[in-house]
Amino acid sequence: ISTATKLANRSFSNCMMNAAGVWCMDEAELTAIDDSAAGTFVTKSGTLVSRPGNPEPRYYETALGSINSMGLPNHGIDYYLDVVAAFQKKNPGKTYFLSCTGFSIEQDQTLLRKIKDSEFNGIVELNLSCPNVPGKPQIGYDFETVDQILAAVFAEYDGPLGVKLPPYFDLVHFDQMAVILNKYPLAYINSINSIGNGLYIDDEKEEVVIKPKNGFGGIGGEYVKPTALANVHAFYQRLKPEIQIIGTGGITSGRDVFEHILCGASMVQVGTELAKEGPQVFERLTKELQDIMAAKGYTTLADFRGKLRHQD
Ligand SMILES: O=C(O)c1[nH]c(=O)[nH]c(=O)c1Cl
Repeated sequence: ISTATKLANRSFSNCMMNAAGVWCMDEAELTAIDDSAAGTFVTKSGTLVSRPGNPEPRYYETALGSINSMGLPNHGIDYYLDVVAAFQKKNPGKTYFLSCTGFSIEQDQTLLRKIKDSEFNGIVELNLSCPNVPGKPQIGYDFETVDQILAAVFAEYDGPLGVKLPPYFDLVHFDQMAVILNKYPLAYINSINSIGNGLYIDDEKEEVVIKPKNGFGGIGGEYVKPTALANVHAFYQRLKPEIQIIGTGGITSGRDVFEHILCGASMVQVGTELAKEGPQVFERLTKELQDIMAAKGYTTLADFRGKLRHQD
């Protein structure tokens, strides 16, 4: 029974990996994912210059998930290019993901020029969905800007590249986004990022639990699985087959991985559950998925990918 997969014509020994932002801030955290049962890793979204991020506390774990307003803290794209180059030397033939995000189209183009001129030979994940930079809107909800960014990006970069999208909640938005995405040679789309600007309250203290933005932050974990599955399946139904899908959101068990793949995902990313459990979570999820596949008589992900039945 194999949980291996392919994405952008690269092979991965396992279909699971970390979600950008979780356990991927520095070389030590990336080493832990690289040495785990995960098929690969993605770096924290790198910006042109390093950022301290928002004031703490900016991450809070709840029984059902998490809330965060990190504010894009990262060591800068040059740091991640250097670190990933070292992993590429250590494990030639392994494909890594590099996440990045700019604060303007020009910055996105500069980022991709840097990446093109570097030794990086993996897959780029352009983050269009950070909900936590005060004063900055969610790019992914501005369809016109997404179209302009993708046009600029693909004029600049010809390596494998995908985009991290925010959750959408309206079928017409899926239609409109799919029309835009289908215009470009995207390797994949990654749905979903956290559900932006939720609010979690400590009833004892009658207070919010994170400091930035009066306590508003991106929601992850069990809260978001139905939305994540809907976004994966909606885009699976609408995108041209060349654009694959990475499913992210609400994965706490092998069953959740199974459901994301049934909805059409080729790979899955784990965020909140990885933050709670640590990199050994990938061993547990892999075993649980294999048990489900065995019980159903499946031997590969292709046996059930995208085969979610609709009621006639
Ligand atoms: O606050 C963050 O750093 C952050 N937090 C998220 O939940 N998603 C993102 O894409 C980012 Cl960039």
